[in-house]
Amino acid sequence: MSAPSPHLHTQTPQTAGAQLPQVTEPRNPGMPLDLNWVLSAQANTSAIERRAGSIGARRSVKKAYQAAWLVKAVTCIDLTTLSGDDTARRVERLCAKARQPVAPALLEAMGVGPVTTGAVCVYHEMIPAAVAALKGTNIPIAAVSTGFPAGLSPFELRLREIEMSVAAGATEIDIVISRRHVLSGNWQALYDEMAQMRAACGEAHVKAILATGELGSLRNVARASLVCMMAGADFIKTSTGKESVNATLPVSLVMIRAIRDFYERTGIRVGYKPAGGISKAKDALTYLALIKEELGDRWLQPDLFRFGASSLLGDIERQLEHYVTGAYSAGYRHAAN
Ligand SMILES: O=C[C@H](O)COP(=O)(O)O
Repeated sequence: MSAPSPHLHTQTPQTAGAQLPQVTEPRNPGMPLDLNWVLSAQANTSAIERRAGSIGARRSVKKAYQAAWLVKAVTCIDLTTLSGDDTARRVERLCAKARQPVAPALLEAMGVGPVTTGAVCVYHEMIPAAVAALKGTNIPIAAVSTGFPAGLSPFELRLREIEMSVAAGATEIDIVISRRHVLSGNWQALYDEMAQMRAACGEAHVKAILATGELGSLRNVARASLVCMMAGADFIKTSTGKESVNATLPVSLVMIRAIRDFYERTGIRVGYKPAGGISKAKDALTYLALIKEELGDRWLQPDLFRFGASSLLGDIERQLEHYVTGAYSAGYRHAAN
């Protein structure tokens, strides 16, 4: 077992949750497309894989520190259901979990006040159910619009879908980019598309889903990240959860470095959302360590970091219960999502 990382040993459960001051980053206003900058972005695959491989292996936090980071992770989850058979009832259950993601008795035992997830994330048609179920809370509703997950419906319809989702009550819109613009190196088309989608969002924050598993190379991921940020994305997000390869550490490293580069050159902080296939508490800790090391503590707040996940919360609850009680409860005692 590797030694606990001192870098993560800076929080107790009491400081990890809702007691942290709520901060909200100003929105990314965007900037003109800078093709020289975009084309200068490269990705050294072997160096990236080496660095990504070193994160999970070196980062192991235990006991109270681990519990603190897991509570932090909960506050950064976009609790998601994106299934063809979604119903209002399922969304109501999801929202009930978002309101109270960890059993009050566990939080009390850790000395932590109430926490919520970062947001809930649903399809457009499920927004009204989420609005009703989250009434009286500040939990944002994120909607996947723009012909999710392929993003191949007519462009005008995709823009209209955004407007309809915002009108229905979504305050965050997760858009999907046209992968073909990246695969053909048409950066102007990607920029224009992203800028128009951002404009259609109005006051709602926009997360740009790159669908990195379909972009062909890490260099394309780096360039697409920059173009979306130049066009005003508030967050960049790895995946829809529907590609055959979703969030990975190498892809995350590339996107995080693009965010850092963008911040160093413009002073604007863009958020990061790994999504798809993140279902284990251990993986959540690895992502948090990566963010802390590469971007720093400021990015470890829900306004700049989210997990897109449908089944991560269950495993985190299991680990927190183990921390408090010393035993794992049977799987049937935990919610399915
Ligand atoms: O954006 C969120 C993802 O669709 C969730 O993916 P997941 O179901 O693999 O956790």
